[in-house]
Amino acid sequence: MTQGTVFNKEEIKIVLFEGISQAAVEVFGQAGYTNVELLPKAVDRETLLAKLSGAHMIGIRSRTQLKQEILEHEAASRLMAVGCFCIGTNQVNLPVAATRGVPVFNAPHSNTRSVAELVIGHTIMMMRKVFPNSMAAHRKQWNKSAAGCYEVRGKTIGIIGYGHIGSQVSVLAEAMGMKVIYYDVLTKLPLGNATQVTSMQELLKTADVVSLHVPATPETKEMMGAEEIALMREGSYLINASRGNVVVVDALAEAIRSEKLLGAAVDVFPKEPASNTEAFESPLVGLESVILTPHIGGSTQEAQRNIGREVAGKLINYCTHGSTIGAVNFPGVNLTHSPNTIRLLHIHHNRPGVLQKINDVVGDHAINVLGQYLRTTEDIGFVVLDIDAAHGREKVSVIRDQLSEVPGTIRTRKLVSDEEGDHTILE
Ligand SMILES: NC(=O)C1=CN([C@@H]2O[C@H](COP(=O)(O)OP(=O)(O)OC[C@H]3O[C@@H](n4cnc5c(N)ncnc54)[C@H](O)[C@@H]3O)[C@@H](O)[C@H]2O)C=CC1
Ligand SMILES: O=C(O)CCC(=O)C(=O)O
Repeated sequence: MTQGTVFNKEEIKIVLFEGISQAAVEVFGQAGYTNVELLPKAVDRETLLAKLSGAHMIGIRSRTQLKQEILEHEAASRLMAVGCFCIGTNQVNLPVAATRGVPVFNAPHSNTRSVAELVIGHTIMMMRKVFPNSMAAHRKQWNKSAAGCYEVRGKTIGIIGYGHIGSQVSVLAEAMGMKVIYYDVLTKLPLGNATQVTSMQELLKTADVVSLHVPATPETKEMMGAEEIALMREGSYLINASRGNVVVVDALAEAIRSEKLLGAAVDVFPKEPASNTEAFESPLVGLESVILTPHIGGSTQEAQRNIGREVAGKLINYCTHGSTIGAVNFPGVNLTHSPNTIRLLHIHHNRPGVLQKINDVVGDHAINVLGQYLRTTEDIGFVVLDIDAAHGREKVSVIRDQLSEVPGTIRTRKLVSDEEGDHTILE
């Protein structure tokens, strides 16, 4: 019998890594989730496993790698949901998380303006050689010169990936008088006077500044290599604030050394230090026309506060109501509070016959089903059953046990909602 253990909200263990905003803790607290540990930075594997042990939900940013080995480790057996307090979710093995019944949530919008602003800052700083001149001034050298310095006005910025960030860069760049062209695998609505071009090659040959805003996917891996850089205009500039492995860094370093490119600004790297105490190594180190920033595109107070609120809210909705809206690896079911209901969640491998078996189990009991929801992805099925607590209370545990035995079941959860509040029962 898998009766499960009752956890009240204050017993749900939540661990937040990597200096996630205090705003998240406040949002959890307001919803009754007070068992929250906030760690200031990313941790090594052993500490990660120790902290995972017994945790129901965790929050990470881009440094913590949740690989298959970690997700399948005994220490992660209670893990119910993961919050990526950022946009990118490539640090998590999403299919493995899904087949463990663990939805992964992120914040797709909250730091996009911060990234776009940094890119605009990078563009001007790079084209005016601000950093080399500033560093020289710090060494008491006075380099007053216009050589190799340009206005951005009238120049063409080529944006690769016209999504939430790329399109905001577009608006800001145009406001400074830049011409905007963009390339995207999808047809995207041009904002202002921006123009979509039909190939990346065309963009590379035309733009004075190329800015990358694509997600990390197999298709975007090393999409800017020596060949692509060779297509760029002589004396142009490259900005990468997307993901480190989108650019072949050795090829970029070579293009800077040969002065094919006048400058570059890079915020993300194929190998980033796991903490602020680890040394940063890159072939770009020492090339003074390259602006190097330590993956701070989204690191503003505003972005972190908004992300904290957004992702904490999604984790709360999942834990309290079973709602998977906003999960990046899970079927999306939008659920809210349903008074005097016992809610059963059934997460299963998406294969023919599972729903039939679930309905057979339910049909064998005289209960009143108030609502039934089904959503699937290619691999995962998610069924939610709202059972009238007035008649079904005694039978639900038996039903849950029987549902747990349906072939293909990954995980079940029971959420009891009554006048005393919400309780969560985990496997
Ligand atoms: N530096 C930093 O701190 C941050 C970096 N990022 C990175 O920026 C990326 C983009 O973020 P958003 O704009 O919010 O994502 P988004 O999903 O809104 O936009 C990405 C765009 O890229 C396009 N795209 C995908 N594959 C492509 C390809 N092969 N060629 C051309 N276009 C392609 C998509 O169609 C989409 O329009 C994130 O995935 C993340 O990796 C995000 C936030 C902070
Ligand atoms: O702030 C972070 O840790 C990561 C920002 C980022 O790259 C993202 O949101 O995808």
